[in-house]
Amino acid sequence: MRHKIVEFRHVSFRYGEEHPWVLKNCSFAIYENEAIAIIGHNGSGKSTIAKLMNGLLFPQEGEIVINGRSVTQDSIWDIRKDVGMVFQNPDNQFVGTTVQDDVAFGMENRGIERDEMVRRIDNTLSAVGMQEYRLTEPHKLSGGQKQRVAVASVLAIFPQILILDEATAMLDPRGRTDIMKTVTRVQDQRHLSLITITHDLQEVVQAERVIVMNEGAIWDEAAPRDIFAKKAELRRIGLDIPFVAALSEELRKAGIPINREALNHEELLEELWTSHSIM
Ligand SMILES: Nc1ncnc2c1ncn2[C@@H]1O[C@H](COP(=O)(O)OP(=O)(O)OP(=O)(O)O)[C@@H](O)[C@H]1O
Repeated sequence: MRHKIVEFRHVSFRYGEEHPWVLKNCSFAIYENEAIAIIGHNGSGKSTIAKLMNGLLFPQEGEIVINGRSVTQDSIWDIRKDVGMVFQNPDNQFVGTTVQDDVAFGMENRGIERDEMVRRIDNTLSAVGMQEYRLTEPHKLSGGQKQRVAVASVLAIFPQILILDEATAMLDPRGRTDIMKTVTRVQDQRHLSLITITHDLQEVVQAERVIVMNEGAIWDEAAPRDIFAKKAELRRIGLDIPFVAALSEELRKAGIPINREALNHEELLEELWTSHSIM
């Protein structure tokens, strides 16, 4: 049984009494080393969940427990050692004049001693393939490189949980794939829990489990294959489905038997070969 690293217990949240409830009685758990995707229509509460996880916001009702600790005003500095977040716009995340200053910044804030900082800068910049840009000014980097540095800055804190909130949204397809490969590798090496908030369906199908938000409530949580089997319902709550899943649906309608829900081209081809040999 895996260790529970994040737990939302009956959490409700709104941005002030004059505002509507954004989250309504949400309960879910995320486990050690698990890769989770959180999806949902615009405004369904995904980013709010991320901000509640590291004490940028606090719920009016319910409790959030991170690595065994309740998130409160008193615990946020410890919580933030465990939870690293990377946001959509890399330009808003830079504070240093060079890449290495930037990675150092979060560690300085947490009182990590100098020799250890140097080791971690080396280690995390290599992990994201940005070692040779150590002395570069961040504004001279491409969008994808900036996001790698943002990931390195967060990893230098040695978090147990890494949250990517639309972190690849401004990148081209190659940039997205590169960042996700890097992050997945580091996740394996360090046994991190990875929480990806995304509209990118390629990223969603790579998760172990998907949490689907709808109007501030958990609509469903299951493996990507089971989630994307519910095509009509997903469309009804304003969500898209992966191209391969939509194609499988059309093929089925045309009378071609496709039994297993395919999540990528290889799986669909396999299904087609199987059904071809049956026919
Ligand atoms: N600072 C704020 N003050 C008031 N309302 C807010 C604030 N931030 C977000 N909201 C509202 O809370 C709701 C949930 O927003 P949130 O950003 O969590 O949604 P989301 O699912 O991440 O959306 P998106 O996919 O568009 O990023 C929205 O209706 C939004 O307008």
